[in-house]
Amino acid sequence: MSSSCIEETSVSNDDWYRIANELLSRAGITINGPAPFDIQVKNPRFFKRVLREGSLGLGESYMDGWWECERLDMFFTKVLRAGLENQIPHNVKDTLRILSARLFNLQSKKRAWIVGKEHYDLGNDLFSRMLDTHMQYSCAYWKEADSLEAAQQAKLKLICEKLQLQPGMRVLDIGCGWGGLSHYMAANYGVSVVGVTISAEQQKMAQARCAGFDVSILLQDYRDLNDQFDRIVSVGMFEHVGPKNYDTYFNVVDRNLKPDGIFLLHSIGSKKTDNNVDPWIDKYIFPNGCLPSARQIANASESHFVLEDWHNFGADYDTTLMAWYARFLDCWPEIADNYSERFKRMFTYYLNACAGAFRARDIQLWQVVFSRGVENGLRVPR
Ligand SMILES: C[S@@+](CC[C@H](N)C(=O)[O-])C[C@H]1O[C@@H](n2cnc3c(N)ncnc32)[C@H](O)[C@@H]1O
Repeated sequence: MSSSCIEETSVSNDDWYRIANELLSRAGITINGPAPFDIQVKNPRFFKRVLREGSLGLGESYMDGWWECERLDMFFTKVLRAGLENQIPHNVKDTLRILSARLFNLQSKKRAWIVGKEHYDLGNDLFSRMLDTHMQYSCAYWKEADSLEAAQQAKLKLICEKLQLQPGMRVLDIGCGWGGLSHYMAANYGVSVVGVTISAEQQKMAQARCAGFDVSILLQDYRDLNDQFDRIVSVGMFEHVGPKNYDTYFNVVDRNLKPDGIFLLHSIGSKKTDNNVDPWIDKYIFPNGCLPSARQIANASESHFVLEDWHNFGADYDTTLMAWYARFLDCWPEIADNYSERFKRMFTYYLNACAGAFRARDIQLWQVVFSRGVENGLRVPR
């Protein structure tokens, strides 16, 4: 047995508890306390697991039922506002993950399909109930809305107005999901649309949704697009592109956009430029995802386009995620037979952790509008 093993086995659960307790108290969280954001610990090995494995240990121990929290969203807001995620040293798994992301293209054309199979193909029964009727799996716009339905409708309208759609235009929807935006644009603005997705389940549903309209839904990686469009829109997809492909992505948009075209990018963003991946989210929800920084978007786009407008409504993602969570809980009895209890805990953790991160203003939601320099400037609505 190596000396480090001997040292580690001599660390008791009480020692791990003391450190966890001190860290959590800095965020105003009490172990087994009475507040809704306090945590109720069911297994004393929880403290060691979290302090040794960080975010992955926190999430996996929740999935295993080692701890409970009445308001996980509030717990995460407090943890992130206190910066606790930066207090736990990297472990071997983290180091390997970070090095792999630096050295290899984790979002290569071949690997891009993994998230399609593992996340977007999970089950249309779940997504069709959790999301609004347009099946928007991206941030809604709550400026004047008081329901998920109205806020997603407002987001769709806002995008179309920012794109200045006119009847007869050809529009490319990169990462079209279940076809909600493609359908909305074709039905309300008389445009023809090509949507692309890497999820077979999404393609099936999007094709059915768009039947009767001039819309084609392709099961295809964005890198294979070679066409000409008046407008390009990409909503909630850039999070899958990865830093090694940002230049390629903007090259693809450039070569597919007509000279007087407009491109709208809608993406979650972060201030970090390296290793901007949560290990738990990476393993259980969005494999190979990576949040871009403002600098990365600006750097990759500036040789191609004029950046006309940058709109942040990240606080609206908190409201959107909490609305999805409420709908997820409501629909659970109808779909429970198709999933496990562990899956329920995983989805609960995912939706609440993300809501907490947006509420803590740790991550943002950006809509960025690009042109090639429209005469007299673009008037971009809000
Ligand atoms: C979060 S969903 C957003 C869907 C839709 N735009 C919406 O707002 O509801 C991300 C979409 O990006 C697509 N996507 C991810 N990687 C892709 C790739 N390499 N090529 C094309 N589409 C991709 C997924 O298939 C999915 O449709």
